[in-house]
Amino acid sequence: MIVCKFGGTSVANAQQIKKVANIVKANPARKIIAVSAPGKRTDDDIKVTDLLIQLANSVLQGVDIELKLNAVIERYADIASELGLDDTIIQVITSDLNERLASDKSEKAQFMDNIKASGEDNNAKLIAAYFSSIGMPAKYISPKEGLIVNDLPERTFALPETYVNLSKLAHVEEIIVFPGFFGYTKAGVLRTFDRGGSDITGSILASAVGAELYENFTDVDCVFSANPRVVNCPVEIKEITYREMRELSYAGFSVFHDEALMPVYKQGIPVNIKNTNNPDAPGTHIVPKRPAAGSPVTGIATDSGFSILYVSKYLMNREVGFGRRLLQIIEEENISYEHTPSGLDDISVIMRSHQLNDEVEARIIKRVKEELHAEDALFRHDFSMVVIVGEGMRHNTGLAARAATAISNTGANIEMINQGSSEVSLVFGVRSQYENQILKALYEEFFAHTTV
Ligand SMILES: Nc1ncnc2c1ncn2[C@@H]1O[C@H](COP(=O)(O)OP(=O)(O)O)[C@@H](O)[C@H]1O
Ligand SMILES: N[C@@H](CC(=O)OP(=O)(O)O)C(=O)O
Repeated sequence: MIVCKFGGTSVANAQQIKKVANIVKANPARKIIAVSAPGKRTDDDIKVTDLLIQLANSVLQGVDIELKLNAVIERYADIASELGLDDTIIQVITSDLNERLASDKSEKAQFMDNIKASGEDNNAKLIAAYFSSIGMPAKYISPKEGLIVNDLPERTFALPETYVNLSKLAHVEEIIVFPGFFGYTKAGVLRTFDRGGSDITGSILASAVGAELYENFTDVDCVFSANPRVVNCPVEIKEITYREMRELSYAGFSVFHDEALMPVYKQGIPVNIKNTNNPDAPGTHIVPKRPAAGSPVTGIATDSGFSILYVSKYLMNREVGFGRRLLQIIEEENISYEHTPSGLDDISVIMRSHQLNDEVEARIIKRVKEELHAEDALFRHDFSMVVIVGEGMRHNTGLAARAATAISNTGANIEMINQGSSEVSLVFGVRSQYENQILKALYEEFFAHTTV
């Protein structure tokens, strides 16, 4: 049995959904599909999930929602009419949205999740209706059937019973169309995963039914060694290990969600990233192990949106527990951090900027100065992390020097270097304004002479 996930671009309009039907039809082993909400039809289009976020915000602000609600319904109505479906499905979708909009708003995050998740939920109903209409027996199955997630306040993750609950789907006769991106708590509260989280749903399903393969369909032929929107025609990655893929996804390869690897990794289920627009292309295989390739570097990822908390105190290195107490302050603000490079008298804590605001920063600085008696403590913003990843890197000397030289040649200053202890990745912190220039320079250094 194969579990497939079709991303937003694969289900963005009727033409794409017809391709999905053909892909599923082409292999009877494709029995379970997880689908996203309709994504961008063109580069300047708006994803349905983003339309829904705008809609929910308008409701919470008490402003008129008619235009926003119509924009969402029209996306489905256009798809349904082009697929030759009658009005019934649009009535189902409209009343579902109205019901969600009328639901309790006292918990804003819950209301937002409920509206956001309708994108996938209604698209799954529509796609199941379409499959059935063309003689492909299909069944919409709600995550209520067993995708159980944790309660707030942590990030959403599936609880172990999910895998037991959903294992029964292996015996359903029809093709299952399952909405991605969300689950329900034990108390029945809907919670969404992070953005891009339909990849996680597909992986959970693959693991639960013990699939032979998890196919993740997107709009590119494969995972490339660098973001194809920045580097022209980057080298295609044919095979990549779970570990390399996780590092690269976390560091900015938005093609596959980093948290989507854990469920399949645990069971050793191989993953194949494929293109809905070119399903015959072999795609990228994510596997437990792969033979050593020509280049020690498999991919280079970049991501912006980082801030650095810089703290200095004379003789910090002699003070037992300084680092722990600093991180405790960060923890008490419910902030997660990425790196903590340190020197004799100073330490930096690198974190994602979206967790900060003026108030939080002021509170942290005050506590660091008062409780830790730091001489200096300040936040710096607009940093990017550039991450070089490859299983072959640990057998290769001089790689860090080559990377540092390539970065310096762009004129950028390296603010931080961190070599992961697994030696599968090397991280450089730089000012965001240099991010793309640096990616191009590093790509040139490590891949320019690589042939596939
Ligand atoms: N290294 C990479 N390899 C392939 N695609 C990448 C990479 N980095 C970023 N991307 C982008 O990821 C996009 C696919 O992910 P996403 O938009 O989430 O698709 P989907 O709609 O299938 O979920 C591609 O169109 C591409 O622009
Ligand atoms: N629709 C959700 C979940 C998702 O995975 O979407 P996509 O497959 O378009 O990345 C989002 O936009 O975040």
